[in-house]
Amino acid sequence: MQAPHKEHLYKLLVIGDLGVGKTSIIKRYVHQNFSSHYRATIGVDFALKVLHWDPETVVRLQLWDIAGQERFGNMTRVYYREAMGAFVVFDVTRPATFEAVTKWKSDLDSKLTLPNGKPVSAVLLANKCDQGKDVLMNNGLKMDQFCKEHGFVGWFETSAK
Ligand SMILES: Nc1nc2c(ncn2[C@@H]2O[C@H](COP(=O)(O)OP(=O)(O)OP(=O)(O)O)[C@@H](O)[C@H]2O)c(=O)[nH]1
Repeated sequence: MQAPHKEHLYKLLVIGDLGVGKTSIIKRYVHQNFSSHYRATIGVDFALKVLHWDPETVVRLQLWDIAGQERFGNMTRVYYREAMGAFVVFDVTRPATFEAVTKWKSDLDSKLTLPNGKPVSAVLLANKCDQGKDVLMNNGLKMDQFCKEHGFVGWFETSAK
């Protein structure tokens, strides 16, 4: 097989409050597994997802799993540097984590802009949708409106389970 000609490396952030499932979403995406055991991330963790985009192109996604407790620290500026996009995660079973979404988004926008001066693309993830608490999710239109108002490119219901 011929070696790919093009390689792209993108740094993506995964942020959101404590225990919303950031590490679990990454684990599911990169390693296809899930653990119900909770171990808080300290600082930041990394994972790499390699996508064979087409026969000539390899895309490497460097996923930065930032600890929920970092919103109260000063390190996020350092972690955010040179990211191309972000996932902001909340837990559908805990409304307070949804309220924190706007705080994470403004932390992101105040500390990071793309070289062209625009904010980085951010996607909102409504995680733990397997828990059946779809109070927010029954309201797709409201979520669309929320994304528009707060500058998210879109939102998805997710489950890492
Ligand atoms: N039912 C269910 N549980 C989940 C899901 N995602 C994560 N969990 C559980 O929620 C807990 C927290 O998950 P983590 O992935 O560690 O959360 P985190 O956002 O990385 O937490 P911090 O590192 O503290 O910021 C763990 O017990 C997970 O097993 C999900 O989609 N469904």
